[in-house]
Amino acid sequence: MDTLALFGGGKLGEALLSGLRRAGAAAEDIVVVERSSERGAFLTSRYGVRVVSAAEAVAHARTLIVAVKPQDVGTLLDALAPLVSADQLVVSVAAGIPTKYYEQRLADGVAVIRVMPNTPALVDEAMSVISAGAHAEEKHLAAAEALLSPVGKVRRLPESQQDAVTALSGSGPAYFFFLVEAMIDAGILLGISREVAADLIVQSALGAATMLRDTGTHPVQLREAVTSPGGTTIAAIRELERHGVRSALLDAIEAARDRSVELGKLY
Ligand SMILES: NC(=O)C1=CN([C@@H]2O[C@H](COP(=O)(O)OP(=O)(O)OC[C@H]3O[C@@H](n4cnc5c(N)ncnc54)[C@H](OP(=O)(O)O)[C@@H]3O)[C@@H](O)[C@H]2O)C=CC1
Ligand SMILES: O=C(O)[C@@H]1CCC=N1
Repeated sequence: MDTLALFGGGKLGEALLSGLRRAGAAAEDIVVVERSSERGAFLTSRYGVRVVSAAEAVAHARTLIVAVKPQDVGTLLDALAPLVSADQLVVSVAAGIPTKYYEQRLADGVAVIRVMPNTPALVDEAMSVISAGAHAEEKHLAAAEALLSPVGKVRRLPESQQDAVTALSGSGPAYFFFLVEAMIDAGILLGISREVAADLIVQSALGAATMLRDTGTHPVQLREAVTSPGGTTIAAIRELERHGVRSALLDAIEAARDRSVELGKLY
C-alpha cells in the first residue's frame, strides 16, 4: 500500500484509522498529522502509527485524508498548498467544504475527492458517499472506494447532493442515538432498569435495521406488520403523530442540510 497521511485524528479520523488497521493496512503505511500532541500520542499507542509534521506527511504520502473540522481546513490548506503536487490525491471528509475550495488553493491539477462517511466506520458499518472534484478521474474514485469499502458501504453521487447526504447519513447515526436514548428514558419512566431497557431497545434497533437492510421491504410495510388492530403500537403511533415527530425529522434534516451549505460558505 502507498503511504497514506491522515490530517486530523479526532473522532472521525480515528474511526477511519481503526478501520484501515483492521482491514490489514500496516502501521508503517499510515502517518498522522495531529494538532494535539496528547491525541497524537494516544493514536500512536493504540494504532502504532507515527505522528509527523504536515511537511513530512506530504513528502511521503500519495493520498492525503483531510479530517479536521471545516473551520480548520483553511489554515491546514495554507500549510499544505506549497507542498502538494498533482500526483497526489486529496480526500476530504469535511462537512460542507466543496472540492472547489481545495482546488482554488492547491496546485493546478490536484485531484480532490469529497467524502461524507459516518462514525459506524468504527464497526465496519459506515455509509460513505464519494464525489469527484474537477480533476478527479475514475482511478481516483476507485482509490477512494478501496480506502473506504473496508469500513462499510460506499456510493458515488454528484457533489451537488453532498450537503443533503451530510444531513442524512453523515449526521444520521446521531438521530438514531438520540432516539435510542429517549426510548431508554421511556423504559425508566415505566419502571424498567436502565440496563434492561438499553438491552431491549438496542436489540430492537438492531433487529429493525437488519430487517430493513436484508428484506428490502418498505418501512411502511414493516411498521404495519407490528401495528395490530386496536393494539399497543397504534396507541404509540398516534402520540408520535400528535407530537409532530415526522415533521420534526423533516425540519431537523433540512436544518442539517442548510448548516452544511453554510459551513461551505463561511471559510
Ligand atoms: N464526527 C462525525 O461523525 C463526522 C465528521 N465528519 C467530518 O470530519 C471532520 C472531523 O470531525 P470530528 O472528527 O468530529 O472532529 P474532531 O474535532 O474530533 O477532530 C478533528 C481533529 O483534527 C485536529 N486538527 C485541527 N486542525 C489541525 C491541523 N491543522 N493539523 C492537524 N490536526 C488538526 C483537531 O485538534 P483540536 O482538538 O486541537 O482542534 C482534532 O483532534 C470534520 O470536518 C467533520 O465535518 C464527517 C462525517 C462524520
Ligand atoms: O456534525 C457535524 O458537523 C459532522 C458532519 C456530519 C456528522 N458530523
